Amino acid sequence: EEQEEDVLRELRLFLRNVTERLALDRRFKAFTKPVDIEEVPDYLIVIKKPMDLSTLLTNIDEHKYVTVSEFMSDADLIWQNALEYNPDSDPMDRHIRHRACALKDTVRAIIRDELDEDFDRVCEEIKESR
Ligand SMILES: CC(=O)c1csc(NC(=O)C2C[NH2+]C2)n1
Repeated sequence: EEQEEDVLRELRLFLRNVTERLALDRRFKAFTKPVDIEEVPDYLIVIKKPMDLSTLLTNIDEHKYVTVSEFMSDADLIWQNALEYNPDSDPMDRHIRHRACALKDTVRAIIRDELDEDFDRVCEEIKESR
């Protein structure tokens, strides 16, 4: 009903705000756009579910997420993929893994500090009812 659409509209506003703040953080520049397959041809052989911050924003606008948990599953793909694609000891791999871990910690800290648990529960109830 109308109240449910108001809740989901507020969820999208919250998720857009979180995602845009991440995309502005210079540490996360490598995660802002899909990996360019011309530049990194083996990427899709290794990484089965690519994800990036611009795709998160598109998903939000396409109403893909009804709960924060669904958003977090896609947001987690970004740093998980980076750890998987960059496993080596060479400095470049270590550098992007450090940034991937910073992304993981930053997303979790924002959600812990800024998501109201009662609001989250309402979203979860809407999801179960559909
Ligand atoms: C987004 C992401 O995880 C990414 C983009 S380039 C890259 N890794 C490299 O370019 C090389 C350093 N060892 C491979 N990882």
